[in-house]
Amino acid sequence: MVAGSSSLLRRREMAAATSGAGRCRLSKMGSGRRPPPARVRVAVRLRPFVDGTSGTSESPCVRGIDSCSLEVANWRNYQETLKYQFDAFYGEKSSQQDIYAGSVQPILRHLLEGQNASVLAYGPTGAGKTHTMLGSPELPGVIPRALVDLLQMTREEGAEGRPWALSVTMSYLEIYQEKVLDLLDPASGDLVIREDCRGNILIPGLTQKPITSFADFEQHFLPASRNRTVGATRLNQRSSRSHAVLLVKVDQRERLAPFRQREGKLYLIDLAGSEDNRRTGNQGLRLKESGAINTSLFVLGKVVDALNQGLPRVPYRDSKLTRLLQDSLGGSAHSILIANIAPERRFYLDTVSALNFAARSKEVINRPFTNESLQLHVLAPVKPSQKELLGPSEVKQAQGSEEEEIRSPEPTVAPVSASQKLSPLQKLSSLDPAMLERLLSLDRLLGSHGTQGTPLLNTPKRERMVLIKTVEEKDLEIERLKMKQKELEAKVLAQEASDAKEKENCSHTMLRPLPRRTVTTAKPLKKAVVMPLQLIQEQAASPSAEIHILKKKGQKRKLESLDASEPQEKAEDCWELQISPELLARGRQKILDLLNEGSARDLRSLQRIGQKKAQLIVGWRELHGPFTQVEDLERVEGISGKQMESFLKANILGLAAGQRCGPS
Ligand SMILES: Nc1ncnc2c1ncn2[C@@H]1O[C@H](COP(=O)(O)OP(=O)(O)OP(=O)(O)O)[C@@H](O)[C@H]1O
Repeated sequence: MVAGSSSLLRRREMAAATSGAGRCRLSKMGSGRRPPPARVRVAVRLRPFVDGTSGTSESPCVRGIDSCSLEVANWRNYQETLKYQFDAFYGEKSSQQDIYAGSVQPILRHLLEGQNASVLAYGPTGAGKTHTMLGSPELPGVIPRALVDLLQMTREEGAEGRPWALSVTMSYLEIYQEKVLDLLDPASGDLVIREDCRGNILIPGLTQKPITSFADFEQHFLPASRNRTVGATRLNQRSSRSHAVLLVKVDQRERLAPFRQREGKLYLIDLAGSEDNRRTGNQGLRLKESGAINTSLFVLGKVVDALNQGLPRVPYRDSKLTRLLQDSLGGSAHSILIANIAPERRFYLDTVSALNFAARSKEVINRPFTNESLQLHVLAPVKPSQKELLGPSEVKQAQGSEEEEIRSPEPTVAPVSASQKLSPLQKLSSLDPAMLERLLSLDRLLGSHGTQGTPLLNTPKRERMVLIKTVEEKDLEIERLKMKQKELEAKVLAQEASDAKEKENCSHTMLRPLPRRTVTTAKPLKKAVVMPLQLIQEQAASPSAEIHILKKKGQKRKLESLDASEPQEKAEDCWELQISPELLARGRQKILDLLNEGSARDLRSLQRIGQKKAQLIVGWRELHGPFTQVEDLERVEGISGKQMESFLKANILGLAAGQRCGPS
């Protein structure tokens, strides 16, 4: 298992360049140099014999040689063994801390450099992936340890007086039967995976929760973990039936010029186990799940092979798992693969196959780069009205220097809804007892090690503090809204005054009818949706209304009345809708603002926009930047010109007339 010749290496690097890494280079700010390569690091962990799966008298089929190598019996010739060498080998006596400190902790610092990192646990079912990633009550795994350290690092690096302000968010998803499901918002359905122009993989619409402490993290993570799909198989009572992906993003904003911003992503992935269904005894749903798991792991193997052979096409798109890992394998991340293996003889073939996969993976070359850009909002001048809307604490900050005024907001505690105001401890008591016990134990463990900082679980005192902070924030929010309302009322009064003036000067030109093509005339009015029509009628009654319905007689006749001799009375009344261009422009602007600033949920509140379209819009925006005009909607894949027009018609009046539909 040694590295190949230099030409093979060059081909592999070319393959890496044609994946995410090569394109990322273009986005790298301030450097024309190609990012240096970083091989995927591979560690193997051998779990001990576990009770209930095998008698301890059985001799293992795997044996460690040193801290990097191991050997397994050669099934073709029992006189020989197959030897493997990796970046690290952890034997059955190794501790959770050994694995974390030896293989995971060293890559965390890259996140603060604005680079991506990923940790993948791979291996057959029951070999210890979940144990390695999540751990047990007494033995917390990679995820809690990494989160504690990362949050500590970001607190220190982002402290007042340091050059960068840091914030951390988390997302948690699973890939179950080729569906990408948001574990923090299980109702959101199958999400799409996209790639931006820099080769970064992203999932529009995926929930991101801000976290500032481990307590924040566990508040989101624990309930979400219960949403993960697990089931009993013959080999593992709590077998993971999906690939679970925890995504932690570290955002950095420079406090002083040139106001750079960086983003580092950490993927912590607990893959579902490869399964031999002759041994798992899977049937029905379990067999179907197993098929999806094995297929995606098979594609993962093909991706690794393609990268190793320098093939021009790497089949990332052949499964959701590999598409998601595109920027981690042969892409832009510092990656560590932990291959978990079991000592029991009945695992022999799975063990050899996992070791072979691990050996192939260590040849994969990534090109991590710093994901850096300029903060867009600091380029635009700050409007006085925005200043006026600042809450008292923000005003205090703003009294400092100009830099203070435009720096990014420091992470805040996420707003708590009425239902969330229940004690987090009460919520925790309804959790999976094993999970709760894990956290409590981790808490105790860290306490006994004298770890400074926030305890892992909420205490009543902390809970009260969070509530007080939330109430304060709500009060501020109310104050801000009141001020905003006053400002809007003043604007409306000013507008009305100027309208009245204009009306006096030029009463005919103001209500110019719009061409039939763009505005509802008599016939389309019948089809008009209820909301705008109601608004139209209400507004027509008001003297300052900008929408008028004019009743025109004899504009349109019934077919049988076309005879000129027919009396005029038989002609059908025809309604003509006339809307001021200002109102129309206002509606357009509101739609545009919503398209550029609204979340997928905000967009869903628009007429004719369902979940899929909302996600497509958010995805397009993330890929191409803001919409310059409403008609750009046509450029979104899956939205036709006709759909765009009917969307415009359905929403423009409602929004222009003040229907609440803004970003929340
Ligand atoms: N290093 C270890 N020390 C002690 N027990 C372990 C170790 N690794 C795994 N185990 C135990 O082995 C069992 C199976 O482990 P685990 O659930 O982590 O496997 P898995 O690879 O995640 O399986 P699946 O793919 O089916 O989800 C569990 O009871 C776990 O506690």
